[in-house]
Amino acid sequence: MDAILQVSHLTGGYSPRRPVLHDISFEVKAGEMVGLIGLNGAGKSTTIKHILGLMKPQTGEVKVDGVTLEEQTEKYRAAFAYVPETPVLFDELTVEEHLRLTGMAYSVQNSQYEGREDELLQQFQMLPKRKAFASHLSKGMRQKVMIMNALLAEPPLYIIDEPFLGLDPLGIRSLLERLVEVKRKGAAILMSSHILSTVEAYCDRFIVMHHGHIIAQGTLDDVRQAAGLSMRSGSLEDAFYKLVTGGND
Ligand SMILES: Nc1ncnc2c1ncn2[C@@H]1O[C@H](COP(=O)(O)OP(=O)(O)OP(=O)(O)O)[C@@H](O)[C@H]1O
Repeated sequence: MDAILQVSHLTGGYSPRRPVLHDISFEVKAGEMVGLIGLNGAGKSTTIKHILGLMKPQTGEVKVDGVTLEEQTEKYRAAFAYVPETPVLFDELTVEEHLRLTGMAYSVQNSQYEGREDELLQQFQMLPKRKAFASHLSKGMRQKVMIMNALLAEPPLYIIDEPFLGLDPLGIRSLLERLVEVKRKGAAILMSSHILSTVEAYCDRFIVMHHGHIIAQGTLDDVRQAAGLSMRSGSLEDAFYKLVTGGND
């Protein structure tokens, strides 16, 4: 399988004198969902900011679809969609106008646009709000607009930061169903979340970050092994707890 996202020996952060990320390497392949987990301040959002190209690596590199941001800026940017933890919308645009803008930005063909838009509005219970201004939406509805925008673009890579917090149970189910579907079609998904039971149920592999280092990565068994648990015993949360506390209470 091809790696859609490759993070190689990335050291980075907010000040050159005090890096937050220390030599981290991982990849996300086409058709897999990878969970990025870690305590508050572990470095998950900083990693995501580097992948988005909002921060420059101090050393190492990030490749999306085989290129770095410097090598091919347009190809790099068009290859992913990002769902942030906190929705960022234009208050004076309607739900439908947001989707249309995304469709244009990602060059979605007109013939495909209408079908995708209707399906997403329906799936996320947002049909009654298609003409509503973003400023008139609830918190969860704003989050749904961000999610629908990402899904409308159908990019090779999805970067999703803590998506479940504002969503109601139906919204969470719709999102997970949809992620399983895009993954089956070959998309790569990197999802950061503290909801470890959901991460365990849906992700194929896991990256455990702690103090800016990757302290374990791989399948659930790989993470269990790194935590000193036996194969096929203990949940992701059990292994995570052991890893970040060193087994001490
Ligand atoms: N804008 C910033 N300027 C300087 N340091 C920052 C900034 N944002 C985050 N940090 C620091 O970088 C480290 C990693 O933070 P980061 O936001 O990546 O953690 P996180 O794993 O996403 O945490 P959370 O689960 O709380 O969202 C922390 O020590 C934090 O204080």
